[in-house]
Amino acid sequence: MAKPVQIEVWNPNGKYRVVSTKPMPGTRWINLLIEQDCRVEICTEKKTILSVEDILALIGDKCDGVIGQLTEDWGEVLFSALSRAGGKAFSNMAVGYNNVDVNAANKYGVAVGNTPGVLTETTAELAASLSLAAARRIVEADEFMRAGRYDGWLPNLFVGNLLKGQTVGVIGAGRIGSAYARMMVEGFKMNLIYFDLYQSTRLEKFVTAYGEFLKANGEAPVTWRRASSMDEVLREADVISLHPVLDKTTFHLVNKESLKAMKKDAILINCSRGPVIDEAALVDHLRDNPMFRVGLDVFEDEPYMKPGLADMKNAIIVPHIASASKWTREGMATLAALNVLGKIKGYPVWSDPNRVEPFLDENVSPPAASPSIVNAKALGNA
Ligand SMILES: NC(=O)c1ccc[n+]([C@@H]2O[C@H](COP(=O)([O-])OP(=O)(O)OC[C@H]3O[C@@H](n4cnc5c(N)ncnc54)[C@H](O)[C@@H]3O)[C@@H](O)[C@H]2O)c1
Ligand SMILES: O=C(O)[C@H](O)CO
Repeated sequence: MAKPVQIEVWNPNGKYRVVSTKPMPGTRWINLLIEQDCRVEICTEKKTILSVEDILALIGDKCDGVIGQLTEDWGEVLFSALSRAGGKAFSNMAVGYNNVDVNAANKYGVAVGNTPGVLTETTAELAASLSLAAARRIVEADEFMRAGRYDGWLPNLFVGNLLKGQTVGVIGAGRIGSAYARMMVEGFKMNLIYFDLYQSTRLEKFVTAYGEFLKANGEAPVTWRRASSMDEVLREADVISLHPVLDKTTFHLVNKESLKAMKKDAILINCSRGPVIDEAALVDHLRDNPMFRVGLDVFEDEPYMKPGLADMKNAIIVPHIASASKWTREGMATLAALNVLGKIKGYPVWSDPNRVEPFLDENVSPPAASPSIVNAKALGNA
């Protein structure tokens, strides 16, 4: 028997019961649900990561849809329970959905939503921040100041890397990888090398046009190259940022061998998912190569870190905050709520999950559609 969990209820007499496993930023998402006759139940349990049992208790006997989080294990057990409770939809409040067994959702006819686009620039900005912080050793220098160890300017104090003219490598040049690449190329005049399964024509055109602009102004042009293998990027880039999805093909994409292939003083950034890097191998590499630096937003066994990582001066570590700007987090909540609402109301799925802006304008009603349903095709409603 599932144990009860603490909840906050909005619009108790609403016809459709929608559960959110966490309080989410803003109130627009709640209002949009209430306006369409939903009773909204928000789990207010203090513990950060809810277990499958906690979520079963939240789903209960009647539930039309759930908004959940990337920390939760959405598989056979939860989708069968949601389907038994009459549920039609689940949405992650995240673009990544490696915590969701989409096949299980398909089996029970439950739509799975995610929140692309609204977090692209925010996440890329954090990757750029980590790149700069690593290149200029900002965290080490900050700790040094706070420890009262600064006793005057020195020629060799916290010497780092100049980014201008160096090569930025992007693995996974999708929405976020491309946005990050543009920031580093335009902001710091870095050359680009990227690896992706698909060609990123828009990104290539952008770098070409910017290179021409620089040339016309008498500056050295920036360049781009699409690598034919990930190894090419690892060997050639000075700063490498990881932005692929996490799946079987990207698990431990960066491991002992790939770390060895990188320059001794390279910078590695990960704002994708922790298991894309073999974190234990990374700790060894950081220990053996003090000039190598890393900026990590995500970890292999979140919320834990592999032993030794926290002691590494050449690692900058932040707690999975890449999408944490107010506008983005409120937008993610809105998209997740509208994914669920759209399925409940029988709306169609939005035609292009890369263009979700119409759902985010607070001054107009959102389109009558689910912004992004990843298994729409499998469920026969693409
Ligand atoms: N740290 C955070 O808070 C945070 C925030 C947002 C997204 N993310 C992660 O970032 C990922 C990417 O998000 P996005 O919106 O850019 O997705 P996207 O689908 O636009 O981009 C992912 C890219 O990875 C590429 N790819 C897939 N397999 C690959 C492989 N084996 N080698 C190289 N490239 C490969 C795809 O072709 C695609 O271009 C998400 O899936 C999520 O896990 C993390
Ligand atoms: O996948 C995602 O969206 C992130 O990890 C959280 O923003």
